[in-house]
Amino acid sequence: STAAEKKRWTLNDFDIGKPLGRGKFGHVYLAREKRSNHIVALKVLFKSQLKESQVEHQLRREVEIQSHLRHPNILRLYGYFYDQARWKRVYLILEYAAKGELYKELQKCKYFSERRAATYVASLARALIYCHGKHVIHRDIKPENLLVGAQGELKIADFGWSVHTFNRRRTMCGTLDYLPPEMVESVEHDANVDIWSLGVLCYEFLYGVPPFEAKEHSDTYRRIIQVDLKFPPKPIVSSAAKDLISQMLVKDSSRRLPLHKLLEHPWIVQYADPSG
Ligand SMILES: Cn1ncc2ncnc(NCCc3cnc(NC(=O)Nc4cccc(C(F)(F)F)c4)s3)c21
Repeated sequence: STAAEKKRWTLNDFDIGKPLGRGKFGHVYLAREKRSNHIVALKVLFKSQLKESQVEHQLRREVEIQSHLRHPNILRLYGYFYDQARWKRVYLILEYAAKGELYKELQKCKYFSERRAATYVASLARALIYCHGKHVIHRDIKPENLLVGAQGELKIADFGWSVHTFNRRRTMCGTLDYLPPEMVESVEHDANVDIWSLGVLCYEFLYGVPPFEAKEHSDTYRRIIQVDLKFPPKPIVSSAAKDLISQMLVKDSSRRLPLHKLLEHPWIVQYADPSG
């Protein structure tokens, strides 16, 4: 791990800039580290978030996991610090993603072109192959956790719920929409959960809504368990895209299209921009 991860940081080390976003877990600000002039994002976790014991180990695990991950499509978490002055606040020091949150972009243009969707899916697949190679599963792949870098490249963020595969946890995390059957049924799960979530994401990139969306939680739950996958007539989507999604949203996690096979799928080969 780098010097940044070892140093005891304090709020005085930073000039705070504009707010970047306000998640349910806390606010994020643009910030500049004074000595190096390095631009970062600072996330403040609210005290409501900090059930002392609970969060401390989760934060440590997130920093620990992140300190081993170096990938262009994974947002860096450099470290965190408690701010003694302000009561019980925790600040996360993060890589700054200059083009912000992907879901805002998706809301703005309703859905993405096949080229854009395939390019994003391919870069996410490469990032997940890298994570799985390090026995890390993210478990919370959804638009809210995807940011866009200065060159338009996708960055997976918020490993707050990721785990090393040898200690699988069954706690429910995040919105139901992206959870695969085995997590909704809270049975043992493995890296293939991220393949399911990537399939949900690919569908939402192309149609603007997740595949199992329903008014009631219970209906979403049932649609996921039954893999009730339907492709609307509009917008027009290639059959290659539908074929890929159908090979990822498979109930039996061992039969989902492996990520390295995804990169060879005709839809990805045809539409994904090789630069990523
Ligand atoms: C909006 N935005 N725009 C540009 C930009 N550039 C960078 N970052 C942004 N946003 C922050 C993205 C995050 C990355 N990693 C996170 N990690 C986390 O939030 N972890 C976390 C959560 C809750 C509880 C716990 C704890 F304590 F329990 F462990 C840990 S959040 C940006």
